[in-house]
Amino acid sequence: MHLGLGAFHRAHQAWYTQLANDVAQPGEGWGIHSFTGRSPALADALTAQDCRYTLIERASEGDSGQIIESIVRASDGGDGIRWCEAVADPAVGVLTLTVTEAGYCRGADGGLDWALPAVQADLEFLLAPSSEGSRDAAASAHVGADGALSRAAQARDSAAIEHEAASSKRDSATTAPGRIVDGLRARRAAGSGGLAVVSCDNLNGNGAVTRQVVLEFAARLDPALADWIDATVSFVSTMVDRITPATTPLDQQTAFELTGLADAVPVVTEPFSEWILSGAFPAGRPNWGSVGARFVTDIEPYEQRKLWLLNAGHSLLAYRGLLLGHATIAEAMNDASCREALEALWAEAREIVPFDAETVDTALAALRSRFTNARIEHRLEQIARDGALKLPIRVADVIRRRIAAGLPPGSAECGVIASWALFTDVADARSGAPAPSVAEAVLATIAPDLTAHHDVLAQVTQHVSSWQSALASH
Ligand SMILES: NC(=O)c1ccc[n+]([C@@H]2O[C@H](COP(=O)([O-])OP(=O)(O)OC[C@H]3O[C@@H](n4cnc5c(N)ncnc54)[C@H](O)[C@@H]3O)[C@@H](O)[C@H]2O)c1
Ligand SMILES: O=P(O)(O)OC[C@@H](O)[C@@H](O)[C@H](O)[C@H](O)CO
Repeated sequence: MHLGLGAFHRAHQAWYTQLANDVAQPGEGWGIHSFTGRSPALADALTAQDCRYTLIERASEGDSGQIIESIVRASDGGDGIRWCEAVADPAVGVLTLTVTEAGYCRGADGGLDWALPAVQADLEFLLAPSSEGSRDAAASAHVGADGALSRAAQARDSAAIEHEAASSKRDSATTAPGRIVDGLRARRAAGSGGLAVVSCDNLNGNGAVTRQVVLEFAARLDPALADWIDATVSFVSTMVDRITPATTPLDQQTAFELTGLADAVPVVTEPFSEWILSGAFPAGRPNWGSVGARFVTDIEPYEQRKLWLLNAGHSLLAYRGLLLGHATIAEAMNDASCREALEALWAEAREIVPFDAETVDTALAALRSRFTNARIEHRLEQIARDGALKLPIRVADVIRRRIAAGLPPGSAECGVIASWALFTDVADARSGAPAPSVAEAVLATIAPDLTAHHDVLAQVTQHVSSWQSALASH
């Protein structure tokens, strides 16, 4: 199963599963039941074409197309009954996630943010007796195979609909932690045993993060459920990499030219891909290792390499590039000032990236070529979203590590924080508010612990001031 059916899931996890199926023995392949996160639109569009879609691999030299068939069912994540039936199905061994950084609903301390209204609303919804009743019925109906759907529908017609009418008409939890806990409650009731929850979002320690928010949510709902999850469910950490921009209408035409099949929802991605995983799979998994995925004991160095070189580089190009009037990564890479700032950022990051010089050189050479692939139109606006959640991981962590290693904080890293302040207009930065107070305000948002660090504050102030002068003279 998957939660967060979008472009990346289809270019990465579904593609690896397709490749693994292609080399599996007959009868040993896996199918994915994929759920959207927020809107049913993509599930509907995929269902209308039997869940098959075209993956367009876009190299700088040209495109190639492949039909992907590993997604066998696509559903609306807002269909709580279907969701719980699926999680409770003993045939399901893996639940992958791509729900974005914001989807984990974390607060400043890294744990679940109970101040978020959606988290509170999910708890209230799942505490309602009718919600549990309907989901247990759905789960046992599923295990009983014959007539499963009609029994689930009956349960929904009675308990769940009664609850909906009485409350907010919702049919499911809406947050990822709420949905996962809802599904696991049904799985426990069905006696289906453990499974692996596999986060594929750009967070470090994404397995541990998922585990924490899920257990915190479950403990408030039902401490015995939290104990069961803790003992039974595994939370796998992954480093995922494949640049996958949002698809444009022109890509439909390209898909048709490549395959001869009409596809309303193709996906475009780069040729490069990487998947590193760490953790247990109590209920089995596709043989992703046979097609290039790697399983390691310690994933942290791989996450750091990717987040501090690729993702931090993307954020630098996004904010600097947008402030300078660029629209895509490749356009920003054509701007000498962006290139120079990027190389400075990489020079700072490589001093603490835990790999030997040759490995880092290879990674950086690949990134230069990947970022300059002008045929991949990766919009800076897409990358710029949710900076307050991304920069602490991609940039502030590097500054902290550098300081801990006795190095200066890193001017280029501080420059990314300053450009984000101008981009989002923290503390009226663009109206010319004093640079030191803008620097204090942006650090208080991104990395409160660094506000007291004199060198960091000075560097961010200096960058804010230069941006203010540059933008004023335009
Ligand atoms: N696109 C890439 O290049 C790439 C590469 C590596 C990792 N990722 C990870 O995958 C995530 C999704 O990227 P994408 O390109 O598939 O985006 P997308 O917009 O195509 O799909 C995002 C999916 O996540 C769901 N979603 C969004 N916000 C959510 C929330 N708050 N709670 C639950 N679900 C939510 C959406 O409904 C959708 O199903 C990224 O945020 C990142 O963490 C993306
Ligand atoms: O997906 P996000 O929003 O976390 O970050 C935007 C990009 O930096 C990211 O999607 C990269 O393209 C990706 O991480 C490459 O593997």
